[in-house]
Amino acid sequence: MGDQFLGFDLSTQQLKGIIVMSDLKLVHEAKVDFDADLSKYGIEKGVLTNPSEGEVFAPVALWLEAIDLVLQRLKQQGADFSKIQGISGAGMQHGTVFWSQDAETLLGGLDAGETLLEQLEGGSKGERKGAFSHPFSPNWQDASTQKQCEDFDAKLGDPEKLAEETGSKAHHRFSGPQILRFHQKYPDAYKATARISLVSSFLASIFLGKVAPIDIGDVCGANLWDIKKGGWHEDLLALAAGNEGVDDLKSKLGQVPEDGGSSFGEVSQYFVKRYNFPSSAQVIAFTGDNPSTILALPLRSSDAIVSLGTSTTFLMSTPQYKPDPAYHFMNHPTTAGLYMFMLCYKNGGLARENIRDAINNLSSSADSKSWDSFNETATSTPALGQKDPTSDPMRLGLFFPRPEIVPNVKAGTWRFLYKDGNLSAVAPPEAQTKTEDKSWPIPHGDARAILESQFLSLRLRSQSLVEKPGSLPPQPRRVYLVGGGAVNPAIAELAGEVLGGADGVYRLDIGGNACALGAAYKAAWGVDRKQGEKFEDFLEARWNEEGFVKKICQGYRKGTWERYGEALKGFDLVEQKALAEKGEGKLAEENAGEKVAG
Ligand SMILES: Nc1ncnc2c1ncn2[C@@H]1O[C@H](COP(=O)(O)OP(=O)(O)O)[C@@H](O)[C@H]1O
Ligand SMILES: O=C(CO)[C@@H](O)[C@H](O)COP(=O)(O)O
Repeated sequence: MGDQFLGFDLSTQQLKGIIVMSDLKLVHEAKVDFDADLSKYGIEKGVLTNPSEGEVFAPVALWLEAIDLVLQRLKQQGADFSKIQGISGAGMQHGTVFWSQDAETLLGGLDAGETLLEQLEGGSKGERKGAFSHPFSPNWQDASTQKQCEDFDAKLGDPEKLAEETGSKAHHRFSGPQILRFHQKYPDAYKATARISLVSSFLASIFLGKVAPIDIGDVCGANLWDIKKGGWHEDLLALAAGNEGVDDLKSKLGQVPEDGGSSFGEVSQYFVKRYNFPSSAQVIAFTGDNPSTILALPLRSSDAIVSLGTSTTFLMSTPQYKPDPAYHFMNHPTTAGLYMFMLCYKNGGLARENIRDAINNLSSSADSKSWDSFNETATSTPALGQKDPTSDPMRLGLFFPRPEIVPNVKAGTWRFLYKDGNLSAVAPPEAQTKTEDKSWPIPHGDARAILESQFLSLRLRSQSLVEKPGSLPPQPRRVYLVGGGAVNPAIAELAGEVLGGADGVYRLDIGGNACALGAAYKAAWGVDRKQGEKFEDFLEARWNEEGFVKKICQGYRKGTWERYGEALKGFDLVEQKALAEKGEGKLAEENAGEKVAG
């Protein structure tokens, strides 16, 4: 009676924990905000950086502290862990954690009287054994592996082939190129590494009391998994493994169970004794934060999720496997035969915040973190900056304070006016002050332009995957907004205008966060499912449409959506300009050169 299920989301800036009942209703939620609660690690927005090498990474010790803290906070809110029957979780994708030879012993022998940090981190002077062979986890925002990515693409011939076999071309943040670079940069630490986890399986390992398997969905974010074969890709493993050999790397990575609902075993006695979990609580496969997000909603064909976290991602669940170097296909986290389609942008929330801050800085009265001025500016600016669409040029830009994934370019900002098939560059802000040029006021013109730019990019790359709803042009059926930015009404409005959505733009109205909810639902399914019951059927049977989601605005608007369709041509040209100027990798440069020249 009263069984409960616990789900976690270990993302870039926060660790969230939520508890749901068997009927999926939310009962408790708590979070640890890394910058606010654990600033002693010297992090900014959850990470440390080494700009000279393009490195972005997070201290594993911080996450250990956050786990104890989030459980304490859930308890303070009245959570009774003795009711928890299943635990699952999600981790930001692609990050790797390097375990030492002592990890399994330490994990299995944790003393409930001490914190995780005290027992697993190891003393800074080597007075205690630690569970990690390297103190940091490379973060998905890392851009240090261009060379290794070229090696990965070259290993199979070209990015197309790599995308066909692993679901993605080589990406800086993917664990395979990251492991290869770790191996090359820290050969001794690589040798001292007994096991390698993803962020998701790291978190599962803590709850399991031994190193947990990698999940069938999240494993596709490594460029090491042969999707069609359903096993490790031997040639790519050989590349990352180097002299130590494939078998050594395979044993570091471990087996990957096919069933995303499988139990890895009972919760570690540490949590039984310290937090009063029942010994019977099952640890169900932890997956990536994006795969977990698609489990928070009963997605139908042509439904799209836009996740507005630190990254922006666009997610669909589909039976079609149509890999392309421009995007990602991954195994669905629960359902064999389905795939997760994903686009991922580094310049999501933080890029929007930069423009919000630039606008707020111009007003002495504005609260520097308030979105009010940004929203008011974005919605009062006419679409594409055109007061008169028949004569004014369109304002089209790219805003990448960090190196971007799609397209693969170095950091930069590009602003163009687009008319009659031609682009003209907008004068940079410092030059604008000396002229009367008001064609693109900076920063105010940027508020609408960044939202349009982000949604145009999603539309450009997803248009071949969406179907034609009735008499309307092909577009998503519903657009679901999730993640921190989903509460913002101006962002929702622009999502509807640019992407459409025959049935409208929606967000979860259940509280909690989609990713952690998806994890808690997966825990419930893993424990409570009947023999052979699919996740989709399990969710549908418990879904309460009125109570769980809310329509926040109209999607498709006739005329406006078509105008953004016209803008796509200019937007494509803007991307070609950015690639020609700051594209990463030889292929990007060659492609950009051809397209711009053509
Ligand atoms: N009202 C808001 N409007 C726009 N963006 C917001 C708002 N509130 C939060 N955010 C954005 O949400 C982001 C964090 O989202 P979240 O999903 O919690 O991130 P993550 O999972 O990456 O830690 C922040 O970077 C911030 O820009
Ligand atoms: O790299 C990706 C997906 O490929 C990112 O989406 C990370 O998974 C981090 O997500 P958030 O912290 O923004 O939730």
